[in-house]
Amino acid sequence: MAVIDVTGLTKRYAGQTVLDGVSFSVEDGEIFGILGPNGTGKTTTVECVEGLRRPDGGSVRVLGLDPVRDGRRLREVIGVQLQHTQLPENIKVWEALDLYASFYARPRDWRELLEQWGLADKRNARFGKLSGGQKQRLFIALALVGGPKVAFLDELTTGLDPQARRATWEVIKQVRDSGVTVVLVSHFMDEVEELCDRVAVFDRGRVVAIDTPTGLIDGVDAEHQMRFTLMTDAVDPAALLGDLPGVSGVTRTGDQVVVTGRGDFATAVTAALARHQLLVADLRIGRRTLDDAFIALTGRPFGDPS
Ligand SMILES: Nc1ncnc2c1ncn2[C@@H]1O[C@H](COP(=O)(O)OP(=O)(O)OP(=O)(O)O)[C@@H](O)[C@H]1O
Repeated sequence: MAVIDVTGLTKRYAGQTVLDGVSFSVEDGEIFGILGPNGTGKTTTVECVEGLRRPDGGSVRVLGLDPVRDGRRLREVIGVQLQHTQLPENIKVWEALDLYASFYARPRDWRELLEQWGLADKRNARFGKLSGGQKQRLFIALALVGGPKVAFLDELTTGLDPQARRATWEVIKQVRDSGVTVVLVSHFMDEVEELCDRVAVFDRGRVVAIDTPTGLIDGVDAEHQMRFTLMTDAVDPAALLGDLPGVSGVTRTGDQVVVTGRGDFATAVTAALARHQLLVADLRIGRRTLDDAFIALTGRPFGDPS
């Protein structure tokens, strides 16, 4: 069942088109990623879905509600972690949760959330004294205190160190596993690849693809490389491997061989090596990533605004 349906969404700022016919739907219980470089309309889209901005055209439904017409009812069933959520430095953790809980008719017990998000011993700590990871966990707890069916998390791990990012990812998986649908706005490829069940890739105010991260990567016919150490000088790897299906180049430097190709060329290469009983070591196959998918979809690297 779709909990969010967006069809043909358009938005202009001062005559400039920022969203140009954006369509996607989010299924119940998934982590749905909204991925794109800066300025491609991700936040604007999510704010239209949350009822914080009025679209110029198209249709948005969240749990059957129209965010513009039914804003009040919508806010009871969604949880929003704003991009630049700021709390007063001096507010205590429990006070922030208590305050946010007061916005809802049927809030969750925030004491439970403190336990759940590992903040119980920080209950009386002031916001300004929390670490980056603790602040993010508090923001997630605040987004969940109303007991939402859908949580919107925007640029959640910006500025966190690798360990705190990983910890935050685990927390987001727990949110999904507790039955809350999660919409995750991100411009981090690794985050989206790790967390999202499906992803909408945004570029210049449009959705250029929607798929699972693996589906997006598998759809790319980009060249990639395999490297290995060849344990013999008796064969010429270019002669042996150069004509195999998908292989576009073979270079040898000393005992190091690099084979470049497309599709499933690596299987053909390893089969040929085995057939000729050639011993290789340190075999590495370059993994295609969402970066490759983005280049294939848009014709330019992620983050290149040109
Ligand atoms: N209130 C506004 N008035 C005018 N232009 C705006 C406004 N808000 C956003 N924009 C412009 O709309 C475009 C899309 O912005 P938006 O914040 O939706 O992109 P984004 O993909 O979320 O980017 P980021 O990752 O940097 O948050 C940008 O060019 C931005 O400058």
